[in-house]
Amino acid sequence: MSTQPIEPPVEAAAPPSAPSPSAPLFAGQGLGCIRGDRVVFRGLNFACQPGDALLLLGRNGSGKSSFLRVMAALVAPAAGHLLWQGQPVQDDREAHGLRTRYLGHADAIKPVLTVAENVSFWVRLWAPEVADVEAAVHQALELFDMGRLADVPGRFLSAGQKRRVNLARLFAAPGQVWLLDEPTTALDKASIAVLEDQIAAHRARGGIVALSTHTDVVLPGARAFHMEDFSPHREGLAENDDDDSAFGWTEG
Ligand SMILES: Nc1ncnc2c1ncn2[C@@H]1O[C@H](COP(=O)(O)OP(=O)(O)OP(=O)(O)O)[C@@H](O)[C@H]1O
Repeated sequence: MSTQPIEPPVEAAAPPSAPSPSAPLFAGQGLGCIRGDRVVFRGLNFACQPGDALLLLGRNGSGKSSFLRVMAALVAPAAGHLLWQGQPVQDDREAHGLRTRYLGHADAIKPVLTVAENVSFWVRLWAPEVADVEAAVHQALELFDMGRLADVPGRFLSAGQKRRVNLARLFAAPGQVWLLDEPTTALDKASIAVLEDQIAAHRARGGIVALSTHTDVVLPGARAFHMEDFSPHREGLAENDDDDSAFGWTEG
């Protein structure tokens, strides 16, 4: 099967060549995404200023993770532009990597490292400017009541404990944009409340968060994205979900 690029919509005009003071801090214009040989979403626009939150909703496979990975510049958009202060993110992907904190589905916990060593690894990778790594790790673990397990190897953690260690990375290695893929999975209610409080504090400091979820998360004033709204399936594939010809694909 051959694939063709998605035509950028009209609003995805070429980005300006110099930073624009009036531009949103972080934006996507006319974003389209292909995974494998399928269009997952297209025509997706977002604009974030400091303190903003995006809530990504939709059924399994609707594209929430893909959208987060596009925002993290881990997946290149098949159409449209990802912009930081009006400038294409692709012009300086290293800077984007330094400002973003992407937490995927899988907990990035190395089984042979202790809890503290796992978080330290990420602080050194993400935030080399942090001078006292040990203190930052300790403080972050305490937020999730994980300090008492600091010396326990990752392989002994429960699912919820792994998730808490994974999230502790956010607090130990500060970054302006949090991109969180179903962060509440396996968390108990108390831990979800801690996460909600920390997201609120992050936003109050001018941080941005985009979060996918299948459960209720308190995210005041968040802009909700229902991913099905950006799916090509919405435009006539309801009766034959596998008919790629309706996307404009041709069999190779
Ligand atoms: N690496 C990949 N290669 C090919 N197709 C992929 C890949 N990753 C995801 N897809 C496809 O892209 C579509 C969107 O997947 P995605 O993981 O973004 O959905 P999701 O909304 O996050 O789903 P869930 O709620 O199950 O986590 C799915 O049809 C999926 O099969």
